[in-house]
Order: sequence, then C-alpha cells, then structure tokens
Amino acid sequence: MATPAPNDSKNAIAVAKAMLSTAASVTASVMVVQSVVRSFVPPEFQGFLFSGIHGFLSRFSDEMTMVIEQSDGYTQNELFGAAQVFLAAKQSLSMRRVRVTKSTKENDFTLAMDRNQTLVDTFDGIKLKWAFVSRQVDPGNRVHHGSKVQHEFQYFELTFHKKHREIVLNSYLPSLIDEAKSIKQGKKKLKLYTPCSNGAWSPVNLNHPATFQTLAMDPELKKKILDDLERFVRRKEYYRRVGKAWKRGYLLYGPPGTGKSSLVAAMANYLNFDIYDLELSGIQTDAELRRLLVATMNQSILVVEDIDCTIQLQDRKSETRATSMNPTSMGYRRQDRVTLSGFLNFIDGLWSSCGDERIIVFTTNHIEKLDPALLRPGRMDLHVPMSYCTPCGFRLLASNYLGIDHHDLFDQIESLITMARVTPAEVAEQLMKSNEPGVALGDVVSFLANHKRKENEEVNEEKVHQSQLVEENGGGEESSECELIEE
Ligand SMILES: Nc1ncnc2c1ncn2[C@@H]1O[C@H](COP(=O)(O)OP(=O)(O)OP(=O)(O)O)[C@@H](O)[C@H]1O
Ligand SMILES: [Mg+2]
Repeated sequence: MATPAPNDSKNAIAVAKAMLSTAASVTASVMVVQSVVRSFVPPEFQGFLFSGIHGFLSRFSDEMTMVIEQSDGYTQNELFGAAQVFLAAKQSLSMRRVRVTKSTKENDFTLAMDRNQTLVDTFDGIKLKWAFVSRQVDPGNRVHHGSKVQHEFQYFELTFHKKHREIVLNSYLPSLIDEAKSIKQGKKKLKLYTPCSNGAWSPVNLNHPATFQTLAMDPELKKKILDDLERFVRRKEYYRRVGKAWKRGYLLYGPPGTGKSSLVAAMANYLNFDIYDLELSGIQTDAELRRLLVATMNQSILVVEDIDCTIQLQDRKSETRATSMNPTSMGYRRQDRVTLSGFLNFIDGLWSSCGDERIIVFTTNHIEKLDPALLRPGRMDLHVPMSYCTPCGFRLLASNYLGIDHHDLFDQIESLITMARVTPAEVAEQLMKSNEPGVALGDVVSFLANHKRKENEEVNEEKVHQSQLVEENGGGEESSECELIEE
C-alpha cells in the first residue's frame, strides 16, 4: 500500500491556505487546490482533504453542494446508482483516471468514474460540477482473515450556483434518473437539440414515435432510404479509404403534411442518432453558425427545415449582386450575415472533417425555389420526394390507426384517393376521429368526396377564367402572345 508523503501533503495544504488568503474567486481556488492535492496526495487521503478544503471554501461561495450517499442507512439511494451509470456514460477521453472493471459473466468492460475525480456537466446552460469522493473509514480493531478491516465511504458531490437549486431538484436529477434507466436498458435516450439564446444547443428528450413501419410512403422509396442509411453507417472504413468525410446529405421535398419531419424522426429512431434542429432564421452571423455546427456531436442528424423560407439563403445571385454594388447598402456588412455560400462551404469543408457519422437533412415544400447550389450533384446525396397519399399509404395508415387490414370501404377509398390530392396528414386526421372502423372510414370517404368536388370546382373556375381572358383578347393566337408577355 502506498504511504502518505507528509511533506507533499503539507505543501498542498500550504498552497491551499496561500490561495485562500488572496483568492478573488473561490471557485478558481477550489479547482487549483484540487489539482494540487491530486498531484501530491496519495489517493486514499484525497477524499478527506477534498471535502475538508471544499467545506471550508464553500463558506465564502455562492455555490451549493448536494451530497449523494450510497444509502440513507436503511435503503439504497436510487440517485447514487443512477449517478454512477450516468456519469460513467458521460466520461470523456479527457478524464485523467477512469475505473475499468469486467466480471466473468460480462463481455464488455465497464468504465466508471474513479475515486476523487471530477466532471463538469451542463443542463439548460447551467454548469454542474460532479465529484466522486471516497474516504477510508477506520472501523476500529475489526480483523478479517488476519488483516485489519478497512471501510470505504463513497459519495457524490454535486455543486452548482445556489440560484439553480429548484431546476436541479425538479428537472436535472429526475432526467438523470431517466437517462440512467435508458442507459442500463442498453438504449440511448435520444435528444432533440435546438439553439438557445446564449449560442449553445439546448437538449430535450426526443420522444417522437415515428418509425419506418409507421411511415406511409412508397415502399420502394422507403427501402431505398433504409438501405442507404444502413450502407452509410457500415462504411466507416470505406469513407476513410476514399478520403471523404463520413457524412451523408438528404433533401426531403413535398407539400406540407406529407411526412418530411416524420421521416427525420424515423431516421433518428432507426439509427439511434440525436437530432440538431438548426433554425437558420434565428442565427445572425456566419460565426455564430460555425460555433453551433462545431458544437454538434458525432452520430447525429443536423436538420434544416423549410430551407426555402430562410430568406438570406434564397437567392445567392441577388446577394452577390447587392454586395458587389455596395457592400453596406443594406445597413449591414455581408460577412455579418448568414450566407448560403458560408453555410454550404462550412458543411462541406471544415465541419464535416471534424466529426464522424453525420447526417444532414434539408426539408422544403418548394424544391423549385431552391438555389441551384443546393441541388448540384454531390451536394445532397439523396433527393427524396414525399408525395400525396397513395392507396398503399392509406392501407398502412388504416392498419396503424385502426388496426385493420381490410374493410368493405377500402375499394371505394382507394379509387377516390388516386383522384384526390390529399396528404397522409389529412387522411390520418380523419382516421383518428373514431375508434370504430366503419365510422372512421366513412369520414374518410366523405372527406375525399368533398375534397374531389372542391378540386373540380377550382379546375372549372380556372377554365372559365382562362376562356374569359381569351375572349377579352379576341382569339387564340393573341392569347399565346399575351402568355409570352406575362412570362
Ligand atoms: N407519410 C406519412 N406517414 C404517416 N404519417 C404521416 C405521414 N405524413 C404525415 N403524417 C402525419 O401527419 C403529421 C404531420 O406530418 P409531418 O409534420 O411529418 O409533415 P411535413 O411534411 O413535415 O409537413 P410540413 O411541410 O408542414 O413541415 C405527422 O405527425 C403524422 O402523424
Ligand atoms: Mg415538417
């Protein structure tokens, strides 16, 4: 067993005292002292020193510390076990000491936070400092198999600013317990990240139920996407060999309610990837955009929804024209704005090379409005059209929503659906109106019939309008001239 080094310990304490007398920041002092203690003091004495120093310093601090012990004397503390699992999963390669164990029954190594190590977590922008403290307790003169029994007393300390007490108790700790449960079940809890006001990503749990089984879309297209995803995740070595960044881009396009966002959620659920939802219109500068992109993690999907609606990205030519004429004519310098070229260059260049297994998805309702730079071959690897509901899509929805594979009304609905342009979202809405298949399907029939009638009326109105135009212009030939002029 390693013996304590009295001189080193004295040095460490002397440094701690000196720090205290001049410290402007108590937190900074704690960190410096901890690192000094770690360097000079043998592990078995570190726990004692840490909590002593910490207890003394905390009197001057705005921080509060929660102590999470293994048990309350009678029952196990659920939070202690959850923290062990959660923190082990959070550990990064940057940790200096990691405990590694493996039982004969298990195939994998289990990593855990080692004694007297610290780790910083963030939640809703709040910094939370974890320490795993271990103290040797002398139980008196108890002897077992000839040697003196040593007891180890272990607990976690969770330190944060006092003002976040309620958030920690009501949100952070419950979510930690949830996450630990998912980790234990071997299932990662998926997250949906959105940019928050301080320029960082803020996570919430992603509980979207969409899967490839529940998606009503062309079966061949569905299979093509699934195969593409599977090939992508298997191809780590391939991407390395050909010198390409390990990323894949999908462009999903189609009318509202055809399942573009549902497909993104299905992809995340299928791959077990988190989603980063990049709302470009909320981002002011290329620098801010880059910061956010760099902060995304591997094995994730970066989604930019409705890319055509993000005005600055719409028209690169006009953007260039405006800049070349007068760089400050619009009251801002061009480099202060998010630009399509800046975004695409960063996605294709530096960003994709600093991470692995990235998927990028753009969605749009108007593919025709997109800048050609986005549609260029090689930019988005797969273009996925999301279409109106087909008979096959309807059957899948009926099976999902009503649990039925056949019904007398199916034929009528299927022939109506091929004529009416309705979205899966609209059909799903009708199917949800009743648990009784006959009633729900009756609603679908009336909805489709109404929809078809309205479509016919619109077509007729348009025909009348066109023939009025022809009459006003006095004949066929001149009308084509008129169309040419209008264009
Ligand atoms: N193809 C589909 N298969 C199954 N359900 C669908 C499909 N499309 C839409 N839905 C249902 O409609 C709802 C809305 O669909 P979703 O948000 O995915 O459409 P969207 O194409 O992203 O629309 P928008 O363009 O307005 O963003 C979904 O929650 C889902 O219940
Ligand atoms: Mg959507």
